[in-house]
Amino acid sequence: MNTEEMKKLVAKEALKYIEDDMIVGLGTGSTTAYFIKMLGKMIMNEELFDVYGLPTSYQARILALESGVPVVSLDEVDAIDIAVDGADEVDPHLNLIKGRGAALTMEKIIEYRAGTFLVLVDGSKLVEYLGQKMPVPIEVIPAAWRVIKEELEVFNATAELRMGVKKDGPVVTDNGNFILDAKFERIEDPLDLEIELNNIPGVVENGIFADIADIVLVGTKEGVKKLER
Ligand SMILES: O=C(CO)[C@H](O)[C@H](O)COP(=O)(O)O
Repeated sequence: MNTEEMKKLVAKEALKYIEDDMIVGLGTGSTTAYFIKMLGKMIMNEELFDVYGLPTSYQARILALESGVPVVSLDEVDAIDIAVDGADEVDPHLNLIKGRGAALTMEKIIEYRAGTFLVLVDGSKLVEYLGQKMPVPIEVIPAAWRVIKEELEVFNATAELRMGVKKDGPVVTDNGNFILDAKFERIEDPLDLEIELNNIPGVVENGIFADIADIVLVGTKEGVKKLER
């Protein structure tokens, strides 16, 4: 089984958590994209009723609308039943690094408030400690990017301003901000670092999601493995 097949497998498994009348936070990225398309099919086939998606990004919103998932915005809902999203790293305590897709701020706003936060990954995302493979994306106010990059040296982190691929200059997030990708040596206390980074003036949000995930579904060659906190 290749990585794409594993992503599809966990996306299919995630559908089992969706019931009629639910508000579902829709994550960003390639794994969640499979989930959104499959959810749309179920809604279109009348296998699910009165399910609304709450997108975490323009990517999720556009895909949901194309796939037949009706969308709502955060200020229209009283509660979020479940949120489904991918991750870039998952440690043994189910702390996460997210934000490769630069959607971390809206993802955290929605996933923090969801009744259940369900994470979908393939086995390559499991790490012994956060920061093992991936930098921590930090969304910053554009005017402050250079000073924050320097201030991150206090944490022994080296940060790079994320540059666009099909765009000249820096990536601009859905909220109009920049992203610094900060490589830390080893993140010993994710919750502490998450709070400390958000205390730097000019930081909007960072990609450490400590103590938020409830369930992680891991796609492996042997099938789906469920990890729970
Ligand atoms: O945090 C994210 C976007 O901001 C994604 O959920 C994360 O990067 C995982 O993406 P993929 O499923 O494509 O590997």
